[in-house]
Amino acid sequence: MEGVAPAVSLLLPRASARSPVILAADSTRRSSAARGITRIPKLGSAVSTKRTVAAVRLLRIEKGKAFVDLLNETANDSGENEMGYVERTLGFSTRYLEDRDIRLVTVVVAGTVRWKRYLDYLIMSLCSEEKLFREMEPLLLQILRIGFFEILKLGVPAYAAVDENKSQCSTAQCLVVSVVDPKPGETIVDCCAAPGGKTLFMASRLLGQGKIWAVDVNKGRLRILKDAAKAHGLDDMITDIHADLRQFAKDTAAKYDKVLLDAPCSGLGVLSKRADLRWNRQFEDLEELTSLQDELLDSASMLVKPGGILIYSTCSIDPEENEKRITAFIQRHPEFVPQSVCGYVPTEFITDEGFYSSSPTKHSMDGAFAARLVRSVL
Ligand SMILES: C[S@@+](CC[C@H](N)C(=O)[O-])C[C@H]1O[C@@H](n2cnc3c(N)ncnc32)[C@H](O)[C@@H]1O
Repeated sequence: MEGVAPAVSLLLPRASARSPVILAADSTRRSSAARGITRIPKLGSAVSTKRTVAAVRLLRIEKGKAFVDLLNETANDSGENEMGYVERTLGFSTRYLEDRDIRLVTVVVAGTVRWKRYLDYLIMSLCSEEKLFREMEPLLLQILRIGFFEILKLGVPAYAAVDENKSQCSTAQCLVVSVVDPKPGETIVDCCAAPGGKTLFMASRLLGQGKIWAVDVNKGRLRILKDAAKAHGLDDMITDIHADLRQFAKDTAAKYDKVLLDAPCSGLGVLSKRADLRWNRQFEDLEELTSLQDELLDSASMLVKPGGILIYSTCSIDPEENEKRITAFIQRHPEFVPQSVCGYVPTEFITDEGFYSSSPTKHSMDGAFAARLVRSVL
């Protein structure tokens, strides 16, 4: 184990470590300042489809929603099976894996399940405190188990397993914050803020001038945001508000320069954080989710000052949750006009309609969507 530990520990989150989002923000800002240019955040290397499928499958097995012999599904081609959900959110399904990849996924899934107790013992031994292991994001834990299994039981070189699995971990969307483009002195509401990755990144870009109101209905997740803000010395710029956005928008008369709605969605980023709910979700729930997204958009729009900007984002690639929500919103709110994200993110992420869109298959990174909408000055 000793020889392996330094390599695998690279995969582990540390209690004292700054979040990947903040680190990315810092490096982007530092290098930008040094060179006097707007830097494009560095994208992760290619994300392995088979590892993603294995991680998702393991998550489902843990929730009692699937079995180890995963890839029987490919034989009977059962159409909109459970992996159809993965396909809709990630853009691929097990049906598109090659036979040898299917075999590898099966070996990794079965082996990881078989050795789970041992793998967990190793992972836990590298965590600075037990709490870190107990409260680890469910998807991250699966990715770590896979990495350990590959290194220890399949003999995959540590550098290869670390690199591939680190790519799997590197999400939750620096480019979405680039779409917001927070500027010193601005007032910003982050409507669905917890656990706070984007709030902290945005606060760091205000360079000590400006204010962010971080609203979230989930008290526990909001506490994580609050603690992280304190740890990063950003707490004087962030006011956390425990509230349902719909009520908050009704109760306040204040208007803000920018309002970010990072909506609850069906995407992997949310799955990893709320796996307990998401793996029980049925396809019919999409309708419920899109109506919530509409309601939250309506509420968020009430907070935008004339001439201000509303940014809608999700970590989904499903048009139902993205473009279609914007189209419906503009019909209800003609006072808002979409503004192209051109100039805020690299062109490869800009759709024909001027929205931001990243795709796991096209960009080898998490799928995400963002739209900028300007409120008319009248
Ligand atoms: C996609 S997550 C937000 C991730 C966050 N922006 C970040 O970057 O860390 C969606 C959040 O919406 C919150 N949420 C869901 N319904 C809400 C509501 N009605 N009012 C406020 N927050 C809500 C959830 O608690 C969850 O934390």
